[in-house]
Amino acid sequence: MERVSGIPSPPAGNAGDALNFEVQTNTHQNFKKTENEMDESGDHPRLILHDFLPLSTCKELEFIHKSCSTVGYRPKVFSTTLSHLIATNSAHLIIPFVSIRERLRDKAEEFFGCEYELFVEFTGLISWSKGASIGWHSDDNRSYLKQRHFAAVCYLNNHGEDFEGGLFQFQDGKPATIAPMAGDVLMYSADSRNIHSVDEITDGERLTLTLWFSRDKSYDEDAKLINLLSQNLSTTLYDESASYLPLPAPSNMYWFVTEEDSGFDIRWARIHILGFTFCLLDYKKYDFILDPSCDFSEQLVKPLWLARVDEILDTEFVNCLHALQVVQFYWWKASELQTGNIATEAKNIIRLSVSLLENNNRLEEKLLGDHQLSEAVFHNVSRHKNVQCSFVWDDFSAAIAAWKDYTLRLRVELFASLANWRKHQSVFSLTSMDIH
Ligand SMILES: O=C(O)CCC(=O)C(=O)O
Ligand SMILES: [Fe+2]
Repeated sequence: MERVSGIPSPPAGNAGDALNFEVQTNTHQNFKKTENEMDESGDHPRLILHDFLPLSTCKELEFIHKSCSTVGYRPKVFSTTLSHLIATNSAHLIIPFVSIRERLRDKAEEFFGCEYELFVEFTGLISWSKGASIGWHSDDNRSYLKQRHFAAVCYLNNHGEDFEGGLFQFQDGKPATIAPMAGDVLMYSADSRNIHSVDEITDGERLTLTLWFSRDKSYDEDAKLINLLSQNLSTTLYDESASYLPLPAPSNMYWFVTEEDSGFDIRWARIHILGFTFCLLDYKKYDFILDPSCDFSEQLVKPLWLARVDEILDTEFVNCLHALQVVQFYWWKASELQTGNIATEAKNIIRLSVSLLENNNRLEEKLLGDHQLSEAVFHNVSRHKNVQCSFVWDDFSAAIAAWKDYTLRLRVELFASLANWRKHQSVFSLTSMDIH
C-alpha cells in the first residue's frame, strides 16, 4: 500500500509553552541527558528519545485520559484506547493522536531499519496507580501478541513529581533503568532481547501513551478505526441534537474494585479530587427522596449538575462524562481561562438545600464510598492545590464555552479527514490547506 505523507513533524520540546497551566518545576531536569540514548552493543535494539513530545501535548493527552479512561486490563491500571473514544461518541478526541502516531512510526522505522514496513497495531493511554507493577516480560510473550514487533512508550508525566516508584528496568544491556519524564519516549523491539519490568508505583498516577507496531498488515489499527468511525459517526457535522456530547460506556467499565472488595466509580473519584461533586437531582425538586433500591450508577447517565461544597452551578450536563470532560478541560486550561472576576455571588450559582445535600451525600456514599480510598488512588496534593485555592465559578463557566469550541474544532478536523482516511485506508494528518 502506498504510504500517504502527512504534515511535517512539529518541533519537539516547547517546554516554555506559555499556554501550559503549570510552571514546569521538574526537579530531575538538571540530571536529564539531552542526547538520545541507545544500546551500543546492538544486542538489545532500543532507543530513548528525550523531549520527543512537547509538554503541551502531554497535557492534552492527560486531559483526554482523565476525562475518558475506564478501568484497565490489570488491577490498578486505567486505559483509554482510540476505539473506546469512538465508541463513547468522542471520536474527535483521536485527532490529537494522529500526528504523534505518524512521528513515532516514522522514528521506529528509521531506527529499526524498516522504512515503510510498519503498521500501528495498538495506541492507548495507560495509567498505573499506587500498587501497580509488572514483572520481567517481553511484549510479545503471549501467542496472541506475536504480531507485536516494536514498542514505543511515551512518558506523559514525571517520576518524583507526579508519582513515585514506577521505574522502567531492562534485564540486560544499557541503559538499565529509565526514570519516566514527560516528553521522553522509549522504543524497543518487543522480543526477548528486551526483557523488562516496571517497579511498583508507590504514590500518584503514572501516565503513558503506549504504541505497538507490527509488520503484519492484518493487525493494522487504522483499518479497524476507520471501520468503527464509519459505523459510529453521525453523518452530519452540525447536528441539532448536540451529537458531539460523550456517551458513557457500561458503568462496570468505570468501577474500580479494591482487594478488600470495596470500590468506587472512577468518574466520580476524578471530579472529587478536584473539589467537585455530581449533583444528580433536579435542584428544583427539593423534596425528592431517593429510592434506596435504585441502581445508583444508572443515575450518572442522566442529566446532572456540578457542585462544590454547597454551591451548585445552574448548568445542566447531559451525563457524568459530559460534566467530567468539562471539569478536566477546566483543570487543563485553568490559567488561560481566568476571567479576573472574584465574584463570590455569581448569578448562576444556587445554594444546595439541606435535603438535597443529604440526598447527594447518599449517592456519593454509594458511588464514591470512602473518600480516602479514591484520594489514595488519584490524589496528588502538590498538583491540585493551585486550582483549589483560586477557584472562581466564572472561570469555570468560561471553561464550558471553551470546551465546546475545542470539541467543535476537533470535529471539523475529523470530518475533513475522514473521507481521505477512508480512501487511503490509513489514518494520517492532513495539511491545514487540505482542511480549509
Ligand atoms: O509503561 C512502561 O514503562 C512499560 C509498560 C510495559 O512494559 C507494558 O505495557 O508492556
Ligand atoms: Fe512491556
